[in-house]
Amino acid sequence: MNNKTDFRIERDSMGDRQIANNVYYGIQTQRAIENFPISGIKPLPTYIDACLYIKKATAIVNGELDCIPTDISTAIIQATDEILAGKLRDQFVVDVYQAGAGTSHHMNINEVLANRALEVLGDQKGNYKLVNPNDHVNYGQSTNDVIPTAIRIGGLLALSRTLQPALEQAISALESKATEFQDIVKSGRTHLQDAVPVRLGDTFAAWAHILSEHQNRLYIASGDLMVLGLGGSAAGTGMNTHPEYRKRVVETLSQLLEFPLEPAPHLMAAMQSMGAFVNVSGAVRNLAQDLVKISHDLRLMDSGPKTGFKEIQLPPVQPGSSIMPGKYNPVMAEMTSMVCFQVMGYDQAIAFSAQAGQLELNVMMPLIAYNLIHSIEILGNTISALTTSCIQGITPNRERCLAYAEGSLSLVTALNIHIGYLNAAAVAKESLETGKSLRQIVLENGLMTEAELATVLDLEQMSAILPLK
Ligand SMILES: N[C@@H](CC(=O)O)C(=O)O
Repeated sequence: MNNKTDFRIERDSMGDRQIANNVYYGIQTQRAIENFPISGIKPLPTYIDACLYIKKATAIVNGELDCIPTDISTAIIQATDEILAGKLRDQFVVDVYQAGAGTSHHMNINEVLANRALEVLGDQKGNYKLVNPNDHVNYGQSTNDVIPTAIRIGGLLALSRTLQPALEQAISALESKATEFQDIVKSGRTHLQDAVPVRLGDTFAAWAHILSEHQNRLYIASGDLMVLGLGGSAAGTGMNTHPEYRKRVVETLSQLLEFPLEPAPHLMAAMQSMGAFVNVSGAVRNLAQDLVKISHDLRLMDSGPKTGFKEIQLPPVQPGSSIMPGKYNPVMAEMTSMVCFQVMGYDQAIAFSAQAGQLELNVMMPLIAYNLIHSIEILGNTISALTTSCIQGITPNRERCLAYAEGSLSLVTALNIHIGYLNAAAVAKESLETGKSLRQIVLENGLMTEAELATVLDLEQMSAILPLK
């Protein structure tokens, strides 16, 4: 230590380094900063939270089991609480693309906690004889069991803080639009060609249902994240841990987070397989794919105002063009599609990473951690923004919807069961060629009476969803 200068000297197995006195990270983090000047992307706050909750639980349990002195465990716990409350967040500095398995990020966490714990005990940063990042903060742990656990906890936090509430909000906004638009008939379109009529309200109800199905899929997939391999240490054997540690640490973490966490039945399996993350990422990707469809539908239905469908009006949230005055673009839906494509890309990289494990470990975990948590968060934020800045403010264009429904050639489908498919096709063809209405042609050819047509060509009835009997 050198108190008279701006730096302290820290030592690791590779030698001594000067570390700026004002930083809380230490020599291993310093080396990682220099080794990985890759993206400039720092660890996600949710991922840091996940690591801190794990370190808090391990400090509690290792203190209770007398594996580390009580005053040191108390100081580490205080340090984790302070950082969880928002202090020192700028001290987590290792690039997302870093040492395999995440050892650099993990040591960054261990070092910051050790140095803050030293201060809590009235000592100075860097005096690792008293509180050591490896021997105390990391007692009985390894990157190899901490990081897969941190990805699980980070995933759960991201889901419960961001994506699940956003989905709730979107589903209820879509459901209320479904009720509001229930009496509006519009033309259905299949293959982007005129199809039988539908209700605008049902279009929104279908989207709400699609999202609620994804909500269920996510809920089921997230169950995998509750099973923790913490306690496996370096190779899934639990080496260097107290016999009671594994059970107690998961119980403690479960209490801290209020998630029903459980110890993995097989620690080596929990460390080697990235299956839980592939599963959750797959559910997130699946949601993103349907969200692309919905956002593209919103753009199509809003297209115009003069030369497109304009069946609905998305709320204008900003001027659309830098050159064309008076233009308002469907920017929220456009943004949504882009985020969804990014999520699909992240999922692909998770899939590549997940199959790249070797023997006891999969070292691609830093990429999985970032991609999974970031995917969940950006998709949650997107759904939330789409809901408040777009879905909630959508207004219908009743006249346009009705005009398309009335003009659709596919209304002729309702005649099939009365005059046969071939006759109906001839009526449709003649209508398209001559511009005469379907009704007029049917009457002229004596295919049906006016009274019959009135009941059969009833838009309300045609567009109603048949009840399930
Ligand atoms: N990932 C390291 C272990 C650790 O950082 O704890 C290794 O297996 O070499």
